[in-house]
Amino acid sequence: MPSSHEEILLEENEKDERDINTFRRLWKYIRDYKMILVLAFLTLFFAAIIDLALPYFIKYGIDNYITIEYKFTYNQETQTFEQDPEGSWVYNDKNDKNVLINSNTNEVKEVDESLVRGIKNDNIDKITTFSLIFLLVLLSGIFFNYGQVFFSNLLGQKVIYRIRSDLFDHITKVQYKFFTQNPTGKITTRIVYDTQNLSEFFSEVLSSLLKDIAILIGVVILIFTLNVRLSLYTVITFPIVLIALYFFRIFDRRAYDRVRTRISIVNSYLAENISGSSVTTLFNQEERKKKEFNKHSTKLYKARIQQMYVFAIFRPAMNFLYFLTLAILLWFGSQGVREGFATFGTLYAFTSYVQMFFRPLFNIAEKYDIMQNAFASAGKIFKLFEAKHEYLGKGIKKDLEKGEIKFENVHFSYNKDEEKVLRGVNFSIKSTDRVSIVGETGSGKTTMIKLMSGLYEIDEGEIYFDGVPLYDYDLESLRRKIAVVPQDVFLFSGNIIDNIRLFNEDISEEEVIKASKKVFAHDIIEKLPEGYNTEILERGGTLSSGERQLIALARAVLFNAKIIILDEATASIDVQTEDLIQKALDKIADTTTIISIAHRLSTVKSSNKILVVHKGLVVEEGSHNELMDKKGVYYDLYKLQFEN
Ligand SMILES: Nc1ncnc2c1ncn2[C@@H]1O[C@H](COP(=O)(O)OP(=O)(O)OP(=O)(O)O)[C@@H](O)[C@H]1O
Repeated sequence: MPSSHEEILLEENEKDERDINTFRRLWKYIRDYKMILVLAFLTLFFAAIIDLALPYFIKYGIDNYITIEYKFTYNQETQTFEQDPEGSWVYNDKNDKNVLINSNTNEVKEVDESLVRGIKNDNIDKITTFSLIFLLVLLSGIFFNYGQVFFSNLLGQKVIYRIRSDLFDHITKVQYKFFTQNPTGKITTRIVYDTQNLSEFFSEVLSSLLKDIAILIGVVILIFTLNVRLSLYTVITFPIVLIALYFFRIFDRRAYDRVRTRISIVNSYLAENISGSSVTTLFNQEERKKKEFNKHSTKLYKARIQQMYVFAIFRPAMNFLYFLTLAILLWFGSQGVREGFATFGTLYAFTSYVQMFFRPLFNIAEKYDIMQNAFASAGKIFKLFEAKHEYLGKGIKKDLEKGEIKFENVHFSYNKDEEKVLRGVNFSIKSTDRVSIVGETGSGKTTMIKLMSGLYEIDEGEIYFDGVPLYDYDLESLRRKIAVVPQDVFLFSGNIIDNIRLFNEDISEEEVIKASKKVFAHDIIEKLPEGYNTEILERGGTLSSGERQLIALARAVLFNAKIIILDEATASIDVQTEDLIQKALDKIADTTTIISIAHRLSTVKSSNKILVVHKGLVVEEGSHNELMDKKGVYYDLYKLQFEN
């Protein structure tokens, strides 16, 4: 078992799924866009072919139009020279004179201007056609390169969009337990940053890395087709390049993992401490926190430096290998031109191909990191998809009519191997009962409330609503009839009216006002700057807890809740607002079952039934007077509060 937060993170990162499973799941998304994928591959293929063709074109130009030797034979009959590639007379432009030199005898002959003009015109025509074709190839190169970047990015964005919305949809359906085990920051990171990392897989990996690989393979094939002997000299360094890449991969992955882990540790440390900064200040913990943070920060710094070493060695090593290959090529290539086993054009093409071969290798380091990042993120995203969905009941019964609740021998623990929080709870509440649940802190009161809403599945026993087991209901419909008003009511961004009618535009403003009036929320809302149209900021932080509770009560009344469960605020509500809440409850008590977790025993007297919870059991129940007479747990709690 990992002991510290740091160890948990370390372990989590080691368990990254970079395996084939991640790719298989990603493929499920990609295959829905087969057409775009095919277009991305086709454009990538043609873009690579054109890139590879360009040096070949230039070689062709050099060999055929620049370094070409025009050869002739002498026709004895017509007494003229005729162009013939096998001929022994070679045209040479010497000292502004048009001469032909016999390569066998070195005899020199001046030739007629018209012969030369013909050759030159013919040559210019060919060069023009050649240049036009070259331009056309260049333009189609731009087209295919654009297409390749466009389609792979389009595919990426479509896939990411689907993953992101599926993920959000999934998160809204997972069990409540999931949110207590996964901090909000982590879930947000998955939806925002991890999907972003994954999208880089498409923009960087799919679009350029695959093309780079195609070019690497293409270069090797092309040079061997062009000139085997020169190729053999050129690839002397390639095995060393492969070995360098192999070691780089090992060291970079190690360094990268270390950095990523350190970043997550620093991030989570920051998140925790920024949200708890007021506590840090109140308890004078700044110095200790600073030291702790510096410790984490130093480890991140060291991990970064180690990563830098890997890069610092890899890049110059690749650079060295590149120039070494060029030097070897020039050495043997120049001999080749002299000895005739290579043309000047071929030598040019080889230098271009060597450059083409090494160029992606310089960037491969960064791309490799992006790829690792993307796959690690994809692994984490898909892991999140494994979280179980909430069971929403059999759906046999939909509506709650009366609002009766019964707990029958309910056992419950948050985690299977942990001690039970509820150990056989029994009680029943009649409709329109007004019940208070009391008990010392940690006794299980809130847990009972969570079980009533079906947020967790119980281990043993049964919970009934109107005599029907909880899971026979359609839980979504049941929850509409149970309104939970916590101490800290959450309000959505939007205005007050929408928060009361839960963004259901079918409910009119008049109905909202009527419900608000019933629970005394109307006057308070009217006093706000824009009344019912006041925008909610920061989850409703600009409203007091009491005001928010009144808004939640108005919502409960509007939706005709049969059961209202309140977690009574301890000290965060002023006396006037608390009084209003009590009056509001009095007004709806005859149509609704009201259950309150009472922290202050002074508020329980209005209840006709008090449940006393002690160490996971309901140990006493009755009215205030009955329980006082009993002189049991309630009596002790009451005395304790009043003595305090
Ligand atoms: N999500 C959770 N995971 C694990 N244990 C939990 C969880 N929530 C509560 N507990 C534990 O269950 C026990 C009962 O908690 P519960 O919140 O029900 O107590 P409570 O009576 O409502 O206390 P309080 O009056 O302080 O709100 C406590 O020991 C608590 O630590």
